[in-house]
Amino acid sequence: MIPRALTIAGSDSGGGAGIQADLKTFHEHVVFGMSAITALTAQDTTGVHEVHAVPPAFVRAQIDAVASDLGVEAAKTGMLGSAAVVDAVADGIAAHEIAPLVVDPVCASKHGDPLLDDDAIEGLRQRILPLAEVVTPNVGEVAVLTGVEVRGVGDLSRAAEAVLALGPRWALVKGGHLPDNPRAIDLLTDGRTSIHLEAERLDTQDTHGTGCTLAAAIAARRARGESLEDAVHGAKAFVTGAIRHGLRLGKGIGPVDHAWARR
Ligand SMILES: Nc1ncnc2c1ncn2[C@@H]1O[C@H](COP(=O)(O)OP(=O)(O)OP(=O)(O)O)[C@@H](O)[C@H]1O
Ligand SMILES: Cc1ncc(COP(=O)(O)O)c(N)n1
Repeated sequence: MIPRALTIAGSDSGGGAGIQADLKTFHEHVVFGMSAITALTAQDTTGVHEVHAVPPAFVRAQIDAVASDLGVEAAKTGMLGSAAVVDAVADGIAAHEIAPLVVDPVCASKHGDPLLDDDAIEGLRQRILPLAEVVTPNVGEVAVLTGVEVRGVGDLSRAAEAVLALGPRWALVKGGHLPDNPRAIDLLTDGRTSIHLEAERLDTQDTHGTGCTLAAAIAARRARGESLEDAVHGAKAFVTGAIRHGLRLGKGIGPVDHAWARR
């Protein structure tokens, strides 16, 4: 049977991040993609212009529909938006025992537009992170979730420990935004095994959707039966290729190319 993966995230009308990035990434991994949309954004390469909330009960209805009928072999969460949606998603994941779960703790867009209400952070910490097999914060999200400031690669392991204390099995702390580093270095750890994932830091402005793409690729590979470590290595290679072939579209931060391997 074809592997099936679910994304629980916001819609990006610009097609580079959110649900659209996740479904494209699932498709590139030959995984059947399904979605539970948490919010609609009117968004392009220059930023998020408007957000239209989805009622929490309707978010839950989408999860219930796909989980009880089609079946979910792996899932990821992205933009959750509000505290009420965080609760609905946590309830839905627990009710259907959806696992493995990849949590991208999206707080803001690359332009700084908020994608999570301040009063939803506690729910993300207490209700979503403990359900995660792996959580994938960038350094800004680490600071929001744990208070740990990552200023260089040397701070990654302290940051990952603080994330692990919130209950996920694995933490993948992304150092892609660290300034003045010639490598894009991420740290994956479960508290026993620590793996540094390194790639060349690519000099490009077109990085819209990198975090979504990485998390979705991990979920797709888990749905295909890869181990978590293999899934993270493969996903890192996939997102690095997508950044390398970033698309010069729009006037702002262009999208990465999900179809890079086929072009
Ligand atoms: N310029 C770059 N060159 C190479 N790799 C990069 C670059 N920027 C980010 N990455 C890598 O891309 C992956 C996604 O990380 P990033 O930190 O961009 O996620 P994010 O900020 O959460 O993204 P998003 O805002 O889309 O959610 C990581 O593996 C990171 O190391
Ligand atoms: C709906 C949605 N989800 C996630 C992101 C983060 O992605 P990025 O920081 O690359 O813009 C986004 N911009 N929009």
